[in-house]
Amino acid sequence: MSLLPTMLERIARARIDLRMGLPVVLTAADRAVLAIAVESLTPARLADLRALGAVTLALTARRAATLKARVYDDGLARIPVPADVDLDWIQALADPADDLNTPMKGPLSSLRDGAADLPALALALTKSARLLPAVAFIDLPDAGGFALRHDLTLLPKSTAEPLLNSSSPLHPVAAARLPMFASEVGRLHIFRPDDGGEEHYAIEIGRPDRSKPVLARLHSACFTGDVLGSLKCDCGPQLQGALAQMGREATGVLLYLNQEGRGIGLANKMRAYSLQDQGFDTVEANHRLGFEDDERDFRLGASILRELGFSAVRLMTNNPGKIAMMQNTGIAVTERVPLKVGENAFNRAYLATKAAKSGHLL
Ligand SMILES: Nc1nc2c(ncn2[C@@H]2O[C@H](COP(=O)(O)OP(=O)(O)OP(=O)(O)O)[C@@H](O)[C@H]2O)c(=O)[nH]1
Ligand SMILES: [Zn+2]
Repeated sequence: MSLLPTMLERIARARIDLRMGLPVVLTAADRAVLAIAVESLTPARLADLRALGAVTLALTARRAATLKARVYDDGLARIPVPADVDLDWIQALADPADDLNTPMKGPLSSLRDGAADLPALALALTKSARLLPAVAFIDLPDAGGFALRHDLTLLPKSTAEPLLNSSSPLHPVAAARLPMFASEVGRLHIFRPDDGGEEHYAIEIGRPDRSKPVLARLHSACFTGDVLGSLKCDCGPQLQGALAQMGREATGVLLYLNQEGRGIGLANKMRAYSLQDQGFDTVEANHRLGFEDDERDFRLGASILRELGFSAVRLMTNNPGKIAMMQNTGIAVTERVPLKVGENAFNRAYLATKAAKSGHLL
């Protein structure tokens, strides 16, 4: 018997460490770095890092493009942090909130030499922790001894990276009858992943026949739209519209995936909204923050459908990406059912951007 944490458990721990402002140790065969999320970096921890070595900032290629910093590495830029700058300088590079007030942040000279794989892993971890994707790091000799002495989480890249990139299996945890406005014959199922990540839900309407394509909706969480009735998007009316149609047909399954803000988390979505208040569209705002247009993992939806016994769906969506992902993960999409509801004066431009830039069908 061993109580040592598995790699999956260590990754879950690393996510929490980064959110709490603790550094983590990442290792490759012949190298190691000590990495900390810029979002939760404090002046005291920055001083600790500086006492150990020269600090470098890793930013995604998306954020680097906004800052006009050269990208020599695959998907990211490494920028040396001058010894005389303070935490505000670092955080202003990571967070675009003040970009328009302080447009000249450079010139920034990105590193060309040396490996970028460990900073890339650190950035992937900050994304999965739903933090701003920006990391301060130093090179570390004697990583194993250092991690042990300082009680820090250590992740070897060779085993951690494949797990971070794969979709964790989801297991049913609990289910119960749930009469709803849309249908009195409802059932809510809760699914939990192995990796300490978010739980996701399936709402079954009626008693769908598993041998036939089921009317299905993959809905991504939108606290602002679903709960608050925000008019900035169409999520609330889409959620209610999908349930209503399933109610009318007396059968269907709605997957409620906790991938708020197209997978960037609610805090980052509010950062994106604040950039939208400055005039950027939904895609530009994600890019300025350092994210891709869409950071969701739709493999989760296929995994839940399979777990519930479905293999074919009539998918309610306007997003061709969702259809492609379903097909790739082995769930047949026999029909696309359009879901066009909730357009208003506040979300018209947002919906037009999704059609123009993200390939959404009108
Ligand atoms: N990052 C970001 N996310 C947003 C914004 N507006 C809405 N969202 C999120 O976008 C997601 C919308 O999800 P969906 O309704 O499933 O999807 P969709 O890709 O538009 O596709 P369909 O509705 O199926 O056509 C939710 O997670 C919202 O929280 C925004 O401006 N920025
Ligand atoms: Zn929304």
